[in-house]
Amino acid sequence: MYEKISPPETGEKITFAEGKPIVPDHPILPFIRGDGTGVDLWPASQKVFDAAVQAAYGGKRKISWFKVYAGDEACEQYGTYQYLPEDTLKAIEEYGVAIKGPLTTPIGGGIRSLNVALRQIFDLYACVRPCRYYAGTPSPHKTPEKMDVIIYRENTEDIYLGIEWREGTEIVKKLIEYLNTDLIPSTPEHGKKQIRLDSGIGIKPISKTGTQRLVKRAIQNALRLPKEKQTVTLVHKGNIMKYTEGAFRDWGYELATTEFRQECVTERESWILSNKEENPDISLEDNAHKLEPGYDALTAEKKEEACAEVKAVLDAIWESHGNGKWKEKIMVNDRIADSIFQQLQTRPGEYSILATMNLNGDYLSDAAAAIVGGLGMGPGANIGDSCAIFEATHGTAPKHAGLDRVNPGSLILSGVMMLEYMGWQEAADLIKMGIEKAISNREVTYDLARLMEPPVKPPLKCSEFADAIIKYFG
Ligand SMILES: NC(=O)C1=CN([C@@H]2O[C@H](COP(=O)(O)OP(=O)(O)OC[C@H]3O[C@@H](n4cnc5c(N)ncnc54)[C@H](OP(=O)(O)O)[C@@H]3O)[C@@H](O)[C@H]2O)C=CC1
Ligand SMILES: O=C(O)CCC(=O)C(=O)O
Ligand SMILES: [Mg+2]
Repeated sequence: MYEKISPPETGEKITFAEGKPIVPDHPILPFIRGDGTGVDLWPASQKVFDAAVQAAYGGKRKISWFKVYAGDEACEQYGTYQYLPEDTLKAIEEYGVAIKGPLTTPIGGGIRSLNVALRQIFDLYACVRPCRYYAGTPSPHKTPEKMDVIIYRENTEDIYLGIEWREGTEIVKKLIEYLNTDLIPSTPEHGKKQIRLDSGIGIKPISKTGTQRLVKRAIQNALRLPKEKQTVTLVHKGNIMKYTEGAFRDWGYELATTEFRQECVTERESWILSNKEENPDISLEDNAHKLEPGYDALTAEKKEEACAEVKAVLDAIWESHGNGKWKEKIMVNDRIADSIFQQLQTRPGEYSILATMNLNGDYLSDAAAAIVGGLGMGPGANIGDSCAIFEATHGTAPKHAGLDRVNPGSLILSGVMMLEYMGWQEAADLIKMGIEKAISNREVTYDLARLMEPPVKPPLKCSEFADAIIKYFG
């Protein structure tokens, strides 16, 4: 069935029912080693996973690893330009859960991202990137322990989909002409705007389907968190891009207030309800006045809209959510993308789950990882309804490749997410404990070592950090 690979002789497949994995005691898990620092990260990480599973289950459970190829290694095995062989896709499809090291994407020309291709091929629509602080980790931030967020980044659309045309090509000329002479003039709100003829064009599609299935997963995750962490923040730049970024926000709220009506309250709804709780006889207009700080300056039409909003909310949910009951619900709010970057720096403790479109989530996940110790501590998962691929937030860090020096923490923590996803919590907990103890004993790789006060000299190698984690299981 496969051209150049064979699955391990022992082990069984993970299957899926209603979007959840059913995991045997000896699952077969495909892995991609990865390019660049993948050569260092994968062996160190696999050693930790195997040791944790052995320590937690004493042989009752065991992972059978299935090596599959992508990136440079695939070209060595399968031939030039065979970056993502059919064998690899078949194996991931068949076995359902996989883990991977980073893969290189050239800038400008060349192949499009293999990482993105995998997410799209398997419709892994939720890129889940938790950023939490491990005690003792050095950070440029004064209170990194307050950061405990999970980014739910939409993983299949937005500009990352890569639908774009190069400047000067026939197709882009045709497209610009069509836009300039037909589409733009026929949309009055665009006025006299025109696209420069020497432009490249990229398309940024954001769908209701893509948005709502992502936000649904974010809310479902919030339902599993302790009360004080039950907030879902929709991140967008809807003030500028109304029909993509703004629509993401609107569709997110729509989902929260329909499918999760009993479980959720929006921030604006909570203000309307609390205005009435403070003054049970408050008129609709006074309530709207408190809701909209600039109410007096609004046009009559806008004032009417605000009063109608207040009435609609009270009619719909006063019974179910009023008299403080909303405080027990998941709070759904929204923040503009640039503003959330500064708020994560200044008030990280106010946020819990951030639901984002693809590009905003890409930036935000690297930025959030920086606060909790850097990209060496940023894990991730790409989750769909019948497949999941776990991988770190960072890339191949080529200048460090093959030196056994980078921090495997991010890939190891991606494996922790995988073990949790599989329901193997005991093994996951051992690894988290090992990481925490290694860091608090200053047994760390170069990236954390240089930030520590006093700096740790010499830092541990990548492989030595894995050994330190395992040492602290006992
Ligand atoms: N999912 C994936 O496979 C991803 C792939 N990529 C691809 O990776 C390639 C390189 O991208 P680049 O922009 O350099 O970004 P990288 O994330 O690979 O590296 C940027 C910097 O982050 C730090 N860093 C990264 N990984 C680690 C680690 N494990 N431990 C400690 N520090 C780390 C290093 O900082 P310093 O040197 O300052 O210590 C490194 O130079 C590109 O081809 C890109 O497309 C990028 C992101 C994700
Ligand atoms: O695929 C790539 O090269 C980059 C991916 C990336 O930056 C990410 O997933 O965060
Ligand atoms: Mg990125």
